[in-house]
Amino acid sequence: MSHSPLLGLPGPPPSLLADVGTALAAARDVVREYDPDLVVLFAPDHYNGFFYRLMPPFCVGTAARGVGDYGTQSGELDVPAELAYGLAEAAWAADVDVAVSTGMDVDHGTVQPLAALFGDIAARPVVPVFVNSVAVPLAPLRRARLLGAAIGRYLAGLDRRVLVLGSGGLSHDPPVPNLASPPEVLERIVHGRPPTVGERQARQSAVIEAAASFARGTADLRPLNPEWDRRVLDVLDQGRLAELDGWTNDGITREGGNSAHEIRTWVAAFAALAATGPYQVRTSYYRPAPELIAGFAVRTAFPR
Ligand SMILES: O=C(O)CCC(=O)/C=C/C=C(\O)C(=O)O
Ligand SMILES: [Fe+2]
Repeated sequence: MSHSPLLGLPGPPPSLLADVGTALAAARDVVREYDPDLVVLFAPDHYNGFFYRLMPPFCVGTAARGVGDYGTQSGELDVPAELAYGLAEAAWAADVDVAVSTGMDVDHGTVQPLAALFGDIAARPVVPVFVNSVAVPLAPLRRARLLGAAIGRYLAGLDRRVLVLGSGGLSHDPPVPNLASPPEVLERIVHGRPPTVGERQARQSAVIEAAASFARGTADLRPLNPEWDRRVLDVLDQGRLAELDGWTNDGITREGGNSAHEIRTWVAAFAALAATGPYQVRTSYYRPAPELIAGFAVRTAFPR
């Protein structure tokens, strides 16, 4: 599923929130019926837990806590550490080098899906897997597929009811700082200086204003690309994951915007599912949502 800081902030029209809410409720029903006893969550970070001074392409958390950005729930996740180490070892055994964090800070990218599906971020044991999708340069998209496949094979060998989640937008280009940002912002995204309360407030206001102006068509942000979003979703829905190996990072930025690289969380999640064989999509939602600055999609899928 997609995420958006705007989901927890004032601005988006009630009809849009209701529409997205219905899609999330359908996913919640599916998850409730499945009743997972373990969640593995592929999610990006937006300079709340991972910083340029040491930016791994992937990182498995053996303990994690939500930072509470954009009004999301803060506090500890229930991470089964031994299992998380096993998951990292499975990735290494498949030649995918993941980092390990014994104290991972996670943001709305991780917390929103947990809150949407379970109501509480500590409701189920969860292994968070950070997938760098924002801090360029990025690993090739193929690496996300290989990571997901390795983790999927490991999970298939456990006697657990596992829910694999991917969290990220499709085409979208919200205002996210980068290495060309001013020095005080670099302090934060390179060295991880925690934002002051005032700075957090200012970022929140900036995102609200950006979304309003984007929805009016006056923002200097790359437009959403529903056609590209459909192409991504078709590939995922049809299980044609290996095709994505040919997609370049430059092409993804060009077509979908700077944050479209969050599709690698979807790719990792579907690759993990595909490790058990062909899969079938159960529930399905897509809507270009400028008020959320996101091509917003939800999918649930099961092995055939
Ligand atoms: O440091 C900042 O101000 C970051 C802004 C930010 O966190 C934006 C996040 C947007 C998404 O998560 C998204 O649309 O995927
Ligand atoms: Fe994001």
